[in-house]
Amino acid sequence: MTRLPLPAPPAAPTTNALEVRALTRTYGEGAGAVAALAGVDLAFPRGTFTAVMGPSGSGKSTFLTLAAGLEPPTSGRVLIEGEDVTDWDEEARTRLRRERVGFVFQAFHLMPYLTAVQNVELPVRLAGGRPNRARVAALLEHVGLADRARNLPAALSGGQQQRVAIARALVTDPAVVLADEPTGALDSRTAGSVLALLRACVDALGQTVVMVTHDPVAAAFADTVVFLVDGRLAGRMDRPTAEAVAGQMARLDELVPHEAVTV
Ligand SMILES: Nc1ncnc2c1ncn2[C@@H]1O[C@H](COP(=O)(O)OP(=O)(O)OP(=O)(O)O)[C@@H](O)[C@H]1O
Repeated sequence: MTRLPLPAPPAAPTTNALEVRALTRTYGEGAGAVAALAGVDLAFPRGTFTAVMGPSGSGKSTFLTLAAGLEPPTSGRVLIEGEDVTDWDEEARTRLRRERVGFVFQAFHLMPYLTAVQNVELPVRLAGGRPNRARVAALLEHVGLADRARNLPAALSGGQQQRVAIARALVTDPAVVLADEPTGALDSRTAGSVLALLRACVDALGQTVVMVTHDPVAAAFADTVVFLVDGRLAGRMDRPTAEAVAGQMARLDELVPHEAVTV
């Protein structure tokens, strides 16, 4: 009797939007080599907001660069929604960045000659698709800019430009939104409303946000803060408050070797 092959079991469902395993990035070689990241393990569950903090040079930007597939790691793995994307070629990584990762930058990075609505549509067009007008309108409504859709960035305040950038980051319904100091160029009141919007993207839309920040007040909007020191994971805090994060950052600074001062 011939046996029919059994269907493959369904892939185990993953709850992690982004996961990095033993992530390592070394720049340079020999005695001058710098380990920007040295074996970092982190998982970012779907529908969560995580802040990544650490002193200058601790590896935060390198982490975002590798998580976004802008560069391959020296070793270790990057998984997006459970799929190992580490060894993807340049073309596949470009597609990954366009379709499955949303970006929010400190300096907004909007196209100055495109209107707000055209900026939000851009990732879909770059991916070769046709923007869904209703979705784009709903996103502009969600970020509070339904009435500014036809404005060019120059006619918008910094906070409004960052709201357009957040709508743009969400338009492809990415697996994860990576935000690099998203409030670094904003005054504290505007920063608060942009952070509340990122929080709402997680709570109301189920998005996953990973945000690099130096600001304990910004970090307190997250569910969890992870701390890096010298390219290694140096701690984690759930349900952070600004005071607790600031206290932890002060202790981290004590761990960082300071360069000898010669007089
Ligand atoms: N392209 C590169 N070539 C050489 N060294 C690099 C490169 N990029 C980063 N580094 C080094 O790797 C380490 C981590 O840098 P990274 O920019 O990731 O830190 P960071 O935590 O983002 O710092 P900051 O808060 O100042 O932006 C630093 O020592 C940095 O000098």
